[in-house]
Amino acid sequence: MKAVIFVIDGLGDRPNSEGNTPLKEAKTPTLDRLAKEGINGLMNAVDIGVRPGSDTAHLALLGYDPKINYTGRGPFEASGVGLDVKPGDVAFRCNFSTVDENFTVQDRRAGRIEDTSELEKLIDGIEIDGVKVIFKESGGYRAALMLRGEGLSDKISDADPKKIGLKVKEIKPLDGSPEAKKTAEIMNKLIKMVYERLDKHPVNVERKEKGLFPANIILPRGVGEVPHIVPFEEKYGLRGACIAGTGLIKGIAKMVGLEVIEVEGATGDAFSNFDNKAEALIKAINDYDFVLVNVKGADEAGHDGHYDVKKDVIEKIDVMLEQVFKQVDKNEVYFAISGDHSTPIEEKDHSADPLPLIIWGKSVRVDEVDKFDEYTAHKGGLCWIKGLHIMPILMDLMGLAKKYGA
Ligand SMILES: O=C(O)[C@H](O)COP(=O)(O)O
Repeated sequence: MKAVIFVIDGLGDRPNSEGNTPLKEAKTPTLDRLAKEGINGLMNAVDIGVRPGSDTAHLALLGYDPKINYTGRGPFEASGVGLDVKPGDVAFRCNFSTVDENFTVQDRRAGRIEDTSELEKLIDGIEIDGVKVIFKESGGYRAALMLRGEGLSDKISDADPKKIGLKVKEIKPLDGSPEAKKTAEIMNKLIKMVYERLDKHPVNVERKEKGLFPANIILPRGVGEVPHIVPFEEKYGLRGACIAGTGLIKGIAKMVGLEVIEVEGATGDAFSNFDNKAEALIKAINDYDFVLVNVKGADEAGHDGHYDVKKDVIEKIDVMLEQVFKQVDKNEVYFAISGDHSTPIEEKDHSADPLPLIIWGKSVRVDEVDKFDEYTAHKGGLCWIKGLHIMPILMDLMGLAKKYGA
């Protein structure tokens, strides 16, 4: 038997004034059919009441307790864009963002700029106090940054204030070590230097002329050193693969030892090529024992507060699943279908609202749920579980769980 964890990023929501959510309103005949044929429940990836990042959530969904395995988002982002993260490197997730001359944030995503390849060149390779800056753009406004050199520390704070209208935060050492002091100083110098270079770059001059937000600063966050993670195959005895559009998820996959399958047109936004992803998934189910799939667009729509876009993306994902399930044999594969966290339209950020979860496959105890949404799932046989339970449930269904006791 094989297994797939299918993650609709940012899936869940809170009711609008009419009591609806994008998922509740979306037409999802395939997801509803799978709910009807499967066992259902509610799920919080990390824990009840915990508002997870996609990083900690995906680790938990793969059965890695983030309390043990998570050292920060940075190393996953860096690995996801193909940087070779080595022990001692200190890595960050960065947003290309827009600030005014007082460093007050005007837009955290620089108007969702699409191409930052020219801007990347101005940052990659900078050296400050003998420490090398390695910088690579990721999808859209996203990027990964690594510091490589002697005497660095990840015990420092973030620069990203996480809200527009606030000033870029000064990075501070979080302990009394000389390493943390040095790393914080380097990062503060770097951020100023980057602003000087980016603000007057022709790409940004042109953006300003067109009335678009210039990408004139980077906002580092999620600092961390490389984590020590037991490889997925060693942990479960399964050869696994990952299909995802975004650097973060690819990075998590690489760090746990899942093979990343590159899919043409998989951009991680609402315009991603869902057909290609469906085909890649069908092939991956044949080639591997386990597949992690992340489809990102609903989360982006949630962050932007776009209700209809989120609903549309969910409908597109339903069509994608219809294509996949034409070729899935119930006797061969189990599916766990859910999200990683809710991204409510009203919050424009992640929340701890639980997600609907379906587990579908040959031997599940089918319950009476016949609709996939935030309101119906609790009537199912799984009740309310955590992300860390999903892999053990799948392993048991596949007949691969070790007996606990004699
Ligand atoms: O899309 C992402 O990378 C994150 O989930 C959201 O990050 P942001 O708030 O920095 O856009």
